[in-house]
Amino acid sequence: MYRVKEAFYTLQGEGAQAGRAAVFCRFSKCNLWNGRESGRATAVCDFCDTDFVGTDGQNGGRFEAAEALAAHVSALWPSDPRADRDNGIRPYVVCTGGEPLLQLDEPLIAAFHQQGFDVGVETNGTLPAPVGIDWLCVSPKADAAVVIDECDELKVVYPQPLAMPERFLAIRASHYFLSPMASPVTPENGRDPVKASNTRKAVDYCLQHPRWRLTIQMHKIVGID
Ligand SMILES: C[S@@+](CC[C@H](N)C(=O)[O-])C[C@H]1O[C@@H](n2cnc3c(N)ncnc32)[C@H](O)[C@@H]1O
Ligand SMILES: Nc1nc2[nH]cc(C(=O)O)c2c(=O)[nH]1
Ligand code: SF4
Ligand SMILES: [Mg+2]
Repeated sequence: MYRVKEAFYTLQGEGAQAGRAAVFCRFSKCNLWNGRESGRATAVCDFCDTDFVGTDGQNGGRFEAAEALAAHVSALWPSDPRADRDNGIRPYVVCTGGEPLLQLDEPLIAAFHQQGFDVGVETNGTLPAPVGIDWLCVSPKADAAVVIDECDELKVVYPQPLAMPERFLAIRASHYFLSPMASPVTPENGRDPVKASNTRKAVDYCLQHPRWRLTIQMHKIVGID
C-alpha cells in the first residue's frame, strides 16, 4: 500500500532540474519528524516547510498497487506521457514527501517508467535507495547518518549547525548545492527575513568554497506549488 499526501503538476523549483515540468508525488510520513507541530522541537529535522501527514491533500490517497499510483500520476501530466516521450520530451515525476524512500520501491519505479516518466527523488539520505532512479537528490538533515554515498545532487539546507557542508564532501555527486533555510511557514506578508539572512550566509559560503553552488526555492518566489 502506498500512501500519498498530495500530487500536483508544477515546475521543479530547486536544484539542477529547476524549471523542469514535473508531477510531484508527495508521500506521507517521514522518519525524522512525525509531522505534528507539537513534535517539531524534539524532531531530528526541525525546520521542515511541508505538511506530509495523512492522505487528504490535492490528489492524495491510498494506492494498493504500483500500477494504480503510476496511472494516477500519469493522469496529472498535461498530455499522454508515453506519446510525449516518443517525441523527445522527458516526462518527469518527482517523488518527495515526507520521506519517499520509506515507500518507493522497484515495482513503483518500473510502473512510472512504463508510463513514460523519468523518476526523480528528493530524500534525506538516511535510507537506501532502490535501483532504477533517474535523478537522486540527497538533502542531509542535522546529525542523521547519511547512508547514500553517491547521488546526482547533494542539496544541503544551510545553515544547519549539525550538518555543515564540509561533512558531506565524501559523498560523490554531480552537483553540490546549498539551499538557504527558509522559515517553516512563510509569513503572511510573503517576506521571510530568516530566509533572507540565511541566503546571505549561503552566498558567502559559496563565495568562499566554490565547489558549492547556490540554489533557491524558485517556486516560492514565483508563487507556484
Ligand atoms: C520536504 S523535503 C521532502 C524530501 C525529503 N524528506 C528531504 O528532506 O529531502 C523536500 C525538500 O525541501 C527541503 N526543505 C524542507 N524544509 C525546508 C526549509 N525550511 N527551507 C529550505 N528547504 C527546506 C528539504 O531539504 C528537501 O530538499
Ligand atoms: N515547485 C516545487 N519544487 C520543489 N522541489 C522540491 C520540493 C519538495 O517539497 O520536495 C518542491 C516543491 O514542493 N515544489
Ligand atoms: S525536510 Fe524532509 S526529512 Fe525533514 S521533516 Fe521534512 S520531510 Fe522529513
Ligand atoms: Mg517543498
